[in-house]
Amino acid sequence: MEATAAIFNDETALRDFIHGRGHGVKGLADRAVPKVPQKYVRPPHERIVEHATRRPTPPHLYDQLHLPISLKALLDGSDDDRELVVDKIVRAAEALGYFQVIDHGVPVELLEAVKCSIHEFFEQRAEEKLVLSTGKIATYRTSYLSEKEPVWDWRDSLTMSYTSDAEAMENWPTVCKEIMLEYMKASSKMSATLVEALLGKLGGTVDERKFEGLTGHKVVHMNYYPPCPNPELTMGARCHSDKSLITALLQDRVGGLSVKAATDVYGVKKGDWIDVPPVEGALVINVGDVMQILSNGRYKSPEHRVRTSRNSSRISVAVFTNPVMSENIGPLPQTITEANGVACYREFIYKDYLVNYVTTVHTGKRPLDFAEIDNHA
Ligand SMILES: O=C(O)CCC(=O)C(=O)O
Ligand SMILES: [Fe+2]
Repeated sequence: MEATAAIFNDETALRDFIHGRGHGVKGLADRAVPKVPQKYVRPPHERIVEHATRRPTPPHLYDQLHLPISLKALLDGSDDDRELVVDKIVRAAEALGYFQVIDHGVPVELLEAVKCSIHEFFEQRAEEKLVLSTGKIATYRTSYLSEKEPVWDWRDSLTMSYTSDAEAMENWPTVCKEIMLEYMKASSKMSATLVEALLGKLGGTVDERKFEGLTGHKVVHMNYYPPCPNPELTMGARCHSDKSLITALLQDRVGGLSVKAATDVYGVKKGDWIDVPPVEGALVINVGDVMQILSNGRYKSPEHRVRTSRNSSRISVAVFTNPVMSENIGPLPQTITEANGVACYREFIYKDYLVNYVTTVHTGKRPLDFAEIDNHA
């Protein structure tokens, strides 16, 4: 326990322990610290207040909010029920921008293997993770923009960018690369089908080249949230929205993710936080910022956050379907026509959005401000 006191009282020592030596917040939790260092304490207005905006889902709303949508008809492509499924997805994307899916085409055994693989990665020795802290293709970090953030998230993560099998095999960590690659590929058909269904309902057409540009960059992002002695003071993942078209998230049974209602919907008030319950075998789908922009605001990219748990560690993995860097993004022409010529977002190159996103400390929707047009000015 050489330096526990120093780690606790001195930010430089804490930074060195967490980031410099690769221990991450897991290293802190492994030392069974009785309380979190000050660097993890959120200001009162950012804490998760159990009794205020966060309400358990009333039983009569459970189905509307959380009942997983079966994608069987959509993926098999033969059933007359396809349209019914598309309608459900579109309604969910318009309402909360969050829904859960089953019959998604990814075998349950693979989902289990993925969860084991995530544990295996984070349970390695600090030195093995540390080498990835400067990685460009696979990057290990703790919190998100730790250099800039006044308060850190209680989470370690590994982000793996995919451009080719060869590059992934060379750069992704040995303990998890094969399973993660298999999972990314197994979930790709589902993600592409969901994007196609959502774009299809916006009217007009997106040709093959444009579709490839919009969906051509996959990023796999694994999260590890260790048990936390002060869940009431901390955040596992701060409030943010994803920079993707859509995100497919696999979570374990612990729970802790919640999404914020962007409007009054299904008996939930705008601004309320809705817990996303773990559903065995299901994947959580979030609409991302790019989809909100393409749809000119019709689909919602929900702000979401993760609380910490006193007793359990929690893992999750997000597969982001992102545009390629050079892609031109803006509301699709037909969505502007539908809105009587009013565009809510300007056009931009995705890379510029990304640079803004990864250099700005996340506080809710700020990355979206980058593209927003103030039509009331
Ligand atoms: O861990 C979760 O449930 C959500 C993680 C998340 O929002 C993200 O990785 O973007
Ligand atoms: Fe997210």
